Amino acid sequence: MDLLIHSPLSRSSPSLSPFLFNSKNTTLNPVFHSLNFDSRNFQIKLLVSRQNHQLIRAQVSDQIVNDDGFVLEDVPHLTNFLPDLPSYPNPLQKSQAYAIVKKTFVSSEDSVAQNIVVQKDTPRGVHFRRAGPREKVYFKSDEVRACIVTCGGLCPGINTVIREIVCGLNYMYGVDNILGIEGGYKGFYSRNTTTLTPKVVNDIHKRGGTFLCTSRGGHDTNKIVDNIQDRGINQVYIIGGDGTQRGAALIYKEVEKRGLPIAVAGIPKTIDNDIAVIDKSFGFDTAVEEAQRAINAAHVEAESVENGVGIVKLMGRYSGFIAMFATLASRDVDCCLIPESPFYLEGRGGLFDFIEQRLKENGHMVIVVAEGAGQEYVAQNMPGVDEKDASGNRLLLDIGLWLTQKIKDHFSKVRKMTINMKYIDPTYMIRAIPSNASDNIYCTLLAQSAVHGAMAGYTGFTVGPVNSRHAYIPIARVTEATNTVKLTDRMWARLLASTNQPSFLNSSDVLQNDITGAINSMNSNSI
Ligand SMILES: Nc1ncnc2c1ncn2[C@@H]1O[C@H](COP(=O)(O)OP(=O)(O)OP(=O)(O)O)[C@@H](O)[C@H]1O
Ligand SMILES: O=P(O)(O)OC[C@H]1O[C@](O)(CO)[C@@H](O)[C@@H]1O
Ligand SMILES: [Mg+2]
Repeated sequence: MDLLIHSPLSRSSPSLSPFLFNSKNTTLNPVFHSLNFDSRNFQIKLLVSRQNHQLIRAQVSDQIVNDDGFVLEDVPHLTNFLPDLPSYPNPLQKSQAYAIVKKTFVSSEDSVAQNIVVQKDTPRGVHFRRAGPREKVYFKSDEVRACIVTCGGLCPGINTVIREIVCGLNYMYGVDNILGIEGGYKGFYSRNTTTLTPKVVNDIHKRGGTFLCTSRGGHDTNKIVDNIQDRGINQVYIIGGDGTQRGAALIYKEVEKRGLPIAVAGIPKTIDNDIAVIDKSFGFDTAVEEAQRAINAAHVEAESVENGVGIVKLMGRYSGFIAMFATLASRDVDCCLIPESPFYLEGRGGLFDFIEQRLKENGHMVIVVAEGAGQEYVAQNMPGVDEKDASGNRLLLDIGLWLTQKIKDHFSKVRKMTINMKYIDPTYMIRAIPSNASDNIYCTLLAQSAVHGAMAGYTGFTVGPVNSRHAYIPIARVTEATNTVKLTDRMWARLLASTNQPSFLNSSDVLQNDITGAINSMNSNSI
């Protein structure tokens, strides 16, 4: 086999081109081989026909594996499919802001470790390319035509990210041609664009929501890329959750297929903190802080009456992070229910028992329930209801109202006890607010990292902090698994220890969760 391989050290972006010999055959057998090159070990995927054992395709993966078990999960670069793309000195060299910075540019050797708790003899493990400005850029500033789009649900801080992309492009790289795509993915082909300048976005970080509006559904890859091409856009910044990032990966793939010099950068956004690999998502801290107001209110109401039971429903479709962290922060919560942890109502060790016990001890109690918790119970009362939103996400049944009613019925009808129920549903209030100070700083770093990455010619990447260091992460790594609360991790144990609530689990449940959790957590960090 005659492979032409670029040295990873020969340019600032060491990711390697896929070598396509024949991609028509569909019955392929992937075989992995290793190749030593420049004292590094690359993985080569050989795709061989099952019928005649002929080599169909050989592909050098974006993983670089060293002898000491160092793995670099690299992101694509425009030169992977446009090897002759010219590069230019980074204008930051002359920037006042970076004039006295010791090391203005991130070295192509810098990487961020996914796991930082290691044992002496274990392999060095998975790393991601460190985010930041590179010595060379692959765009001339006056030739950049960038666009920004926001998709999916709201989240505190979206406007800060928009603002900082615009200001970062303009102040750091002298780019003044930036378009806002309105109304999410479908806005590419159904709405007019808006011109974004530092002046236009100056104040938007003080507002909640998204200055560009958002939507679900409507991702049509071809129509979107046609539109990007027609408008002469060459940098696409896509802010959104897991669904949005999947859409971004498709856009990047289509751009690559058409051989276009367009950088596609994803900025992960999710109030649920359900995106894998990154430490946590922006706006999450703000949402947890806002949730305290609802929990406080529930607590004040519940403790001011006889047998007061306060229930607060918080967001979290499949991941109970908001509920878990809001509970840990508050100290007023007696019980936290999340989608990852099954619970039951009746019998010994059940929720009803626990409520009665806390009412006897304290005269009141507060429950925080994540919206995705106990869906299977609510579904039993509402058979046949299975609605989806425009993006295909299952619409959740209302666990808050269901739980409120069940508790009321149990105490009035079965226990003949009078309880005072106070149900608070602040669902949208915690995500419709502007981001707090620390999220604003986080958003600024995300935006600037995305800008540096796109200017440096990286594409098909998501940016985010991994163990507090910002990194460029292949999009597939953040979409292939959902970040969920691991019941077997210490954080959930900390919560149980803090509330002293029942775990509602027996050992076989824990084992099952361990297996599922282990699969899910292969790519996710726990906070
Ligand atoms: N698998 C997919 N492929 C292409 N596009 C997708 C995919 N999943 C979702 N999208 C598109 O991404 C956009 C946002 O998706 P979605 O509504 O699921 O929100 P999200 O990005 O996951 O954010 P969040 O869940 O935090 O609200 C929608 O326009 C949707 O059409
Ligand atoms: O904005 P919508 O479409 O009502 O969706 C609400 C959902 O979005 C999320 O906030 C995720 O963005 C979930 O927590 C919630 O279930
Ligand atoms: Mg989502």
